[in-house]
Amino acid sequence: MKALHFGAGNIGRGFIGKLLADAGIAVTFADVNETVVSELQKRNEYTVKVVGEECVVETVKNVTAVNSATDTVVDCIAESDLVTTAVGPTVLKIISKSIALGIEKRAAANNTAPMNIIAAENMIRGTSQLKEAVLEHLSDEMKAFTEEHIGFVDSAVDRIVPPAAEGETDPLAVTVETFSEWIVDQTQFKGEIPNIPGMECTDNLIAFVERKLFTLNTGHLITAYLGVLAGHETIKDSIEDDAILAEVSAAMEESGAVLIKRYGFDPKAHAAYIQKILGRFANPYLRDEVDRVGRQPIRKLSPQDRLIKPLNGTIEYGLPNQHLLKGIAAAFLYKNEDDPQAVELQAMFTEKGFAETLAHYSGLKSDAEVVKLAEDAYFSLK
Ligand SMILES: NC(=O)C1=CN([C@@H]2O[C@H](COP(=O)(O)OP(=O)(O)OC[C@H]3O[C@@H](n4cnc5c(N)ncnc54)[C@H](O)[C@@H]3O)[C@@H](O)[C@H]2O)C=CC1
Ligand SMILES: O=P(O)(O)OC[C@H]1O[C@](O)(CO)[C@@H](O)[C@@H]1O
Repeated sequence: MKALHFGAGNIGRGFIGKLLADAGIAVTFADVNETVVSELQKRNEYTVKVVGEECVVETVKNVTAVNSATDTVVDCIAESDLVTTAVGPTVLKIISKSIALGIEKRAAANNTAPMNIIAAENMIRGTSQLKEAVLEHLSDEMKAFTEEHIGFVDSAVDRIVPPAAEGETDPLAVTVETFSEWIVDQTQFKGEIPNIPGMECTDNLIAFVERKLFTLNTGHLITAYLGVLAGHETIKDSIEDDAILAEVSAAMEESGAVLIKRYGFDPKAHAAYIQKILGRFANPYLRDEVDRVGRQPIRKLSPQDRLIKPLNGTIEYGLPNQHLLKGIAAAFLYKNEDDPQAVELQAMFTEKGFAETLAHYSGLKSDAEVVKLAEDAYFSLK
C-alpha cells in the first residue's frame, strides 16, 4: 500500500507519517520545506523520541519525500491508495489543486481503485472542507468520478508534538508525547478500510472531534493565554501555576458540561478525561511554548473553534460560562508581533473596540449579553 502525506512537520513526522510507516505502508511526504524534503530523500528514515513515564527512541523506516510545489506530487497522488494531511487549516486550500490534478490523472489512466483522503488537522470535519476545495477545481465529469472512487474521511487527531527544541541540528528530529489518538469516520471510506494500528474507526466522529477540540484544545489555549499574562514561557510552567490550573480546569468543566449534555458522555469518565489531559499539559519532558498553543487567535475565536463553539453550547443549554468568557477575554490580551493574526486582532481592537471586534470574528452579536460579560472579563483581567 502507498500513501502520500502532505506536511512533514511535527504531526506529519511525529504521528501520522509514523503510524502509516509502522503499519508497513510506503510513505511519501510532500512538503515545501526543501531541507526536510531532501533529508528524507537522502536517509529514507528518521527517529522519533517518545517521551512520558518511559522515554524511547523509535526509527521510522521506508519513507521518502517530494516537494509539494512540483508536479511530482500529482504523480504520487495518482498512484497512492491513501492521502493524508497535517499542514494546518489554512494550507488545505493550497494543496487542493494538486489533489484535484492527481484525481484527474487517475481518471485519465482509468485507475478506478479506491483512494481515501484523510485530513489530520485541528478542525471540525476538515476533510469535508478539503473535499469542497478539491471539487471546485473539477469538471462535472471529474466530480462524478471523485464521488464514486475517492473517499474523503474526516478525523480527530490528538497528540502533543511541539517543534524541535532550540539548538536541535537535525531537521528531522521530533519529540512526541506517549499519548496518541487518531479517530476516523468509518462511514466515509471508499473500498476496504485500511488496517492501520493506532487508527481507530467510529460511526460517531463528531462526538470525538468535539470532545477533543473542546476539552484538550480549549484548556490548552486558555492555559497559553493566562500563562502569557502571568509571564510563563511554557505550557508546563503555566499549568503548574495553581491559579491558572484552577481557571483552566473550571473552563474545561464548563465546555465538558456542554459535551455531556450534547453527546451523553458519562460525567465521571469525562472528569477523568479532563484530569488526564491536565497531566499531559504538565509533561516534564516536553517543552511546549505558550506561543505555539496560542498561535492564530483569530482562527481560535471563529464560530466553530475551541472558544466560541463551547460558549454557544453553554448558551444553548443554559449552562455556566464564566471561565470560558475569561479565556475569550484573555485572547484580546495576547500580543505577539510575530503572529500576523495576533497583530490583526489587536489592530481591529484598537480601532473598533472589544464588542465589535469579538462580534466580527466570532459571529456573536455585538450587543449580546455574553459579549458584554466577555468585555467585563477583559477589564478584570487587564
Ligand atoms: N503539533 C501538534 O501537537 C498537533 C497539531 N495538530 C494539527 O496538525 C496540523 C499540523 O500541525 P503541526 O504538525 O504542528 O504543524 P507544522 O508547522 O509542524 O507542520 C506543518 C507542515 O506543513 C508544511 N507545509 C506548509 N505548506 C505546505 C504545502 N503547501 N504543501 C505541503 N506541506 C506544506 C510545513 O512546511 C510544515 O512542515 C495543524 O492543523 C495542527 O492544528 C493536531 C494535533 C496535534
Ligand atoms: O494546532 P493549533 O490548532 O494551532 O492549536 C494548537 C493545539 O493543537 C495541539 O497542538 C494538538 O491538539 C495542541 O497541542 C494545541 O491545543
